Amino acid sequence: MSKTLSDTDLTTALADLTGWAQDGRAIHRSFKFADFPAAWGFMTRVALMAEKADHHPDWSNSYNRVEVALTSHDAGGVTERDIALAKKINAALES
Ligand SMILES: C[C@H](O)[C@H](O)[C@H]1CNC2=NC(N)=NC(=O)C2=N1
Repeated sequence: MSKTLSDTDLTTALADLTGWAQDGRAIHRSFKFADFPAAWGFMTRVALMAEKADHHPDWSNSYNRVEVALTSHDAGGVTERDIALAKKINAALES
């Protein structure tokens, strides 16, 4: 289990992560796509990378919108694993 980030480290990490903000013990980003297939395609890519990393988002989908929250359940807050997945998710937007 990795350790939760300090407030300072989290602020520094978020400054580098387009679209993500702290939401309690998680980080959150809203995504909006052209339509449902685009949103679902994005979720499929993220699901595969999450499974590979054994680190999974808390998320929801409504038509062309996807809400994603990342937290490390085992650690009880935001860890480097969440920051790493957020970076990959942002990169998946471009693929
Ligand atoms: C058993 C399994 O490795 C754990 O439940 C993993 C799976 N995915 C996970 N995802 C997230 N976000 N937090 C976890 O603590 C976590 N734990």
